[in-house]
Amino acid sequence: MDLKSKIRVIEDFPEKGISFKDITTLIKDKDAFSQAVNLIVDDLKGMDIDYIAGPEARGFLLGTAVAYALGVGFIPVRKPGKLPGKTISHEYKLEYGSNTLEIHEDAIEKGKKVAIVDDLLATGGTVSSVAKLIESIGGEVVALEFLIELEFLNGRNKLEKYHVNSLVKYDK
Ligand SMILES: O=P(O)(O)OC[C@H]1O[C@H](OP(=O)(O)OP(=O)(O)O)[C@H](O)[C@@H]1O
Ligand SMILES: Nc1ncnc2[nH]cnc12
Repeated sequence: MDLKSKIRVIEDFPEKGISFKDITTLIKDKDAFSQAVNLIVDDLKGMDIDYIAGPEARGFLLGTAVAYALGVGFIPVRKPGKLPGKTISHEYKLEYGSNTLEIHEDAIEKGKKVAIVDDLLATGGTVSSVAKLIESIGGEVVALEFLIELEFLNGRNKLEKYHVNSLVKYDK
């Protein structure tokens, strides 16, 4: 199946000039959703992953499904003030605006191998922030997995030390 054909593109959302890639149309299609999850799981097999981590909110949609299918646990990385335990925070810039993410400081045991899953790689700010948070509490980030990559934003360039995989690529 052509996963790209299941993604709806909405121009000028959330602001003028942004071509928004809407995954709601893909994940409501059971075959497209399961194909996307299975392709990510296949890429991670053999890497001895202990946990999947994903950023709020869209990273939860795919990340939890991938974790379940791979048979490992899921670690949520959330927007400020949402996690109840002791957290550490990191602020970063987005394609539009800026954001802060938090992780529980005891979420990952030292040396555990973590793959980050998110719906979309744009500038790479979000995934770099998630990787920094994981590494700062002792986890080892071994792979970054995305449904979509916006290649024209060159996010991959700041992720050279990681294994990066994306399923659907856009050049605008
Ligand atoms: O590579 P980047 O430039 O960092 O952009 C990618 C991020 O932007 C979107 O999340 P957003 O912050 O809009 O939050 P949401 O998942 O809550 O919609 C998307 O889900 C990625 O996490
Ligand atoms: N163009 C885009 N479409 C959907 N989500 C995004 N997150 C950052 N840029 C995006």
